[in-house]
Amino acid sequence: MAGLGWMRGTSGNLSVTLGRDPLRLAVTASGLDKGELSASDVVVVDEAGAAVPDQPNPDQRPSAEAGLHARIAAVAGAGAVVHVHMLSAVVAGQRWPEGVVLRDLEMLKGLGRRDDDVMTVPVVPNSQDMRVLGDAFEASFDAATPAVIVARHGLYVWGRDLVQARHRTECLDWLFRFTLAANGFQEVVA
Ligand SMILES: CSC[C@@H](O)[C@@H](O)C(=O)COP(=O)(O)O
Ligand SMILES: [Zn+2]
Repeated sequence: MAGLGWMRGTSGNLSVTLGRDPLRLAVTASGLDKGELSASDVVVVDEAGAAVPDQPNPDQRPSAEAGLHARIAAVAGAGAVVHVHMLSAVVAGQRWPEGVVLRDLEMLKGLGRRDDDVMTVPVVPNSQDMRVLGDAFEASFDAATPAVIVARHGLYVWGRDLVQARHRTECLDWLFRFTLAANGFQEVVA
């Protein structure tokens, strides 16, 4: 995903759900180049996204967005969450702030939909407060839509595991790019 330009600079973050009772996630450490992660660049967090005691690497801080990962894991039952700064998602969210409508495309099957379905990816306002962002996500949540766009920021996608979350992220990029191009925003897909 870094190689596709979706994690430029130190942007983006990833998590895997380790347990649900109590909720525990392995989340990427903050401020790192996500294209150069090693096995020690992971922090275990609780349901609020706070690091739990006795970390293997106590110098690492969890992702600034760990609280939203935990909220998505709790509400959506996600096994893994991917956050990327994907240009097509952010431009689509800017163009359609009420939600990005994806319809009648074979690639929708990559998100567990039928090719003739209509899927609206919600757009929520950006916030630096993960509780505010989490509340906005939860208000927009639809169990059949495993993604949310954070306006002028990026995209969150989830799945049963990281591979499914990545596949869904790849399909969404194609769907956003197609939808933008079909509506005259050719430059985004150039
Ligand atoms: C280019 S900085 C972007 C960050 O502010 C944030 O949005 C992000 O995606 C990465 O934060 P991180 O704390 O490294 O997980
Ligand atoms: Zn981000």
